[in-house]
Amino acid sequence: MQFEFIKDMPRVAQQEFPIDISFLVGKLVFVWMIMLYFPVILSNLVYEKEQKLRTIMKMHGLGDMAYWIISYCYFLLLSLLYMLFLVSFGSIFGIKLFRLSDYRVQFVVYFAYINLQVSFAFLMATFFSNCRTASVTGYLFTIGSAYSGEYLFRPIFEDMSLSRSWSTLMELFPPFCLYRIIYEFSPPPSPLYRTDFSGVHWEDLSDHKNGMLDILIIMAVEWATFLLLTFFVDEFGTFRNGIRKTVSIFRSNTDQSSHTCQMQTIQLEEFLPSVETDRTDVSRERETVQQLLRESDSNFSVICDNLKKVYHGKDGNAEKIAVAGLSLSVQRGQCFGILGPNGAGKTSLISMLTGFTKPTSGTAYIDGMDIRLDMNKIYTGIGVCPQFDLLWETLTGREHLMFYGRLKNLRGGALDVAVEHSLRSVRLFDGGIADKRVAKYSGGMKRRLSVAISLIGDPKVVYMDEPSSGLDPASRRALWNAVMSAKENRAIVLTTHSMEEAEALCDRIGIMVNGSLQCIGNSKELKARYGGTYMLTVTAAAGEEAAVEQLVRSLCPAANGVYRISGTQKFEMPKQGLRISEVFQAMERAKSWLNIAAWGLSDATLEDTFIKVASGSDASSV
Ligand SMILES: Nc1ncnc2c1ncn2[C@@H]1O[C@H](COP(=O)(O)OP(=O)(O)OP(=O)(O)O)[C@@H](O)[C@H]1O
Repeated sequence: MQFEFIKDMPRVAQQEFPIDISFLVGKLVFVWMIMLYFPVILSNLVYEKEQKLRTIMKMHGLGDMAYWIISYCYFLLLSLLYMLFLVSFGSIFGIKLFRLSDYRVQFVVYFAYINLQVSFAFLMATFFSNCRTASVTGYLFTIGSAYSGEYLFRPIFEDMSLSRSWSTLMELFPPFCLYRIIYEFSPPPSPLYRTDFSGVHWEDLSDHKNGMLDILIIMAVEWATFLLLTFFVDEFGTFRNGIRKTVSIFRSNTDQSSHTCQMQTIQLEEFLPSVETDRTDVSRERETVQQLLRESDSNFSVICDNLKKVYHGKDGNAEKIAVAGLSLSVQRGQCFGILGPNGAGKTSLISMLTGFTKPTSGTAYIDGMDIRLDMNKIYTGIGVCPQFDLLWETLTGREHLMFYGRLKNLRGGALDVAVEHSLRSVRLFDGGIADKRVAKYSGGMKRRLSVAISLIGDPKVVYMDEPSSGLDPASRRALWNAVMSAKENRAIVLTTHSMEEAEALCDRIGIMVNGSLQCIGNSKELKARYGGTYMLTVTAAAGEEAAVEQLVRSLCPAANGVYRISGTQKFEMPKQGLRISEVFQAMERAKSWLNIAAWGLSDATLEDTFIKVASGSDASSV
């Protein structure tokens, strides 16, 4: 395409031409000023991704399309206000760049450019995962682009000997479009070249000499292309946003996916610990799940069917089976506690159930919906309190709850009531805490807010990953009360390291070790099944440990040592055949000659059961 092209120089001289700020500071500065909003949008988008805020929003029901539309409108509105501010102040202060051209033309051209800038930032954001890197890159890009406009692009499009196609090609780079706009709106480059230039007017838009029409077309085409590319990368890119995509491959090719699952199942069977078949309670749970899969029962909100997660080994490391074929069912109105040592696979299980990672094989049904196919629908009915607080530092606690409440379709008075109730239930209401920015919250306050977020809007299934970690005793009690009253009409799946919490909150408990359930039942059942013992704790002077052990074995030959820590020893003694009075007498007599500082006899606790189950299965899996 060959364009006739006008340079500044040939413009006809005017009578007077006072030196203008836009001439003094140059076009470069105006390009910077307008592009300044680009790194801001970019870093904001990447921040939401890096902090997994988008993930948590999605888990609370904010669909992809809604997220993109809201974010787009938000950044477009801010960019528009910023441009209005620039043009208004520029005009008031007499800057000819803003004053000479028709405001309607300026509106159309700047509006098109800021749309392009927002869509370009959206596309760029898909390639970054670190906010700081994105921000630095964004600013360097802004500065570099303006300089390139001045020293690379300008000489080319001012060179009459070069074909116009070269500059058109360069205008495909969005900052050069902006440079060209500023160039065309600006008075001539030097007051020495006095011209009759009076800005760009409505009728000039179709004049090929100023290239405005071409730029508008380029910007419109690029805007649509960038948005489409963003959608494509976001939808089909590999888990960039921390959210597994339930891509249509699952829908359209279910047979193939189930075939793949079967293949993986066969390979994984080799890894399943052999103790699995010995655990009658776990086997019974597996049968219940099979029964529920055959005859559905709406009372069961969560059904995990042989769920497996294998992390593939990287950098020469072996693959890791985090969850090894877990079958589990949780009824509505029930709180199910998952206990397990570090690395047992609790978080991996929750991550699969919340769509954060993809199961290697097997699946789970949440209120009848398959996590492989219907995650977007599932998100509308679940609440999540992740292991790490995913909050906006700049918003208040109340604003967080208002936002998530709206996502859960609460409106008006009902929303206000729910938010206040929620804040009170986690002790974040009094003293104006609710209206403080989250940046000023302590770790415990953030945790309580995360729990409140997971419960707002009446979700039918709630996942809580170590909800009370880092809380002081009073806050923990308040949180437990909130969870207790919340579980009435919903299923709660909770992971914890606190036995006290598991006993206080959970109707059923599963102990998980090495990715598989070792036992399942309520705390009384577990203590009775795996307990059936007394626990004897003795603290004696240093060096007397062997003598104490001998004494205990004389009282109960079947006694087992649980641990020995600097003079304190714990023994497990089968109840059968043991006479408590004899133990009392023997320990009192031994107090003086064995230097026993303290001793105690108690029923086995859940913690004892946990230690026994965890260490037993560790041993069996070695
Ligand atoms: N992304 C990953 N890549 C590779 N291995 C992983 C990954 N995430 C977890 N693992 C491994 O999977 C196992 C289970 O981890 P997971 O975080 O699910 O355990 P957990 O029971 O939640 O532990 P904790 O109580 O410490 O939170 C661990 O051995 C862990 O190292």
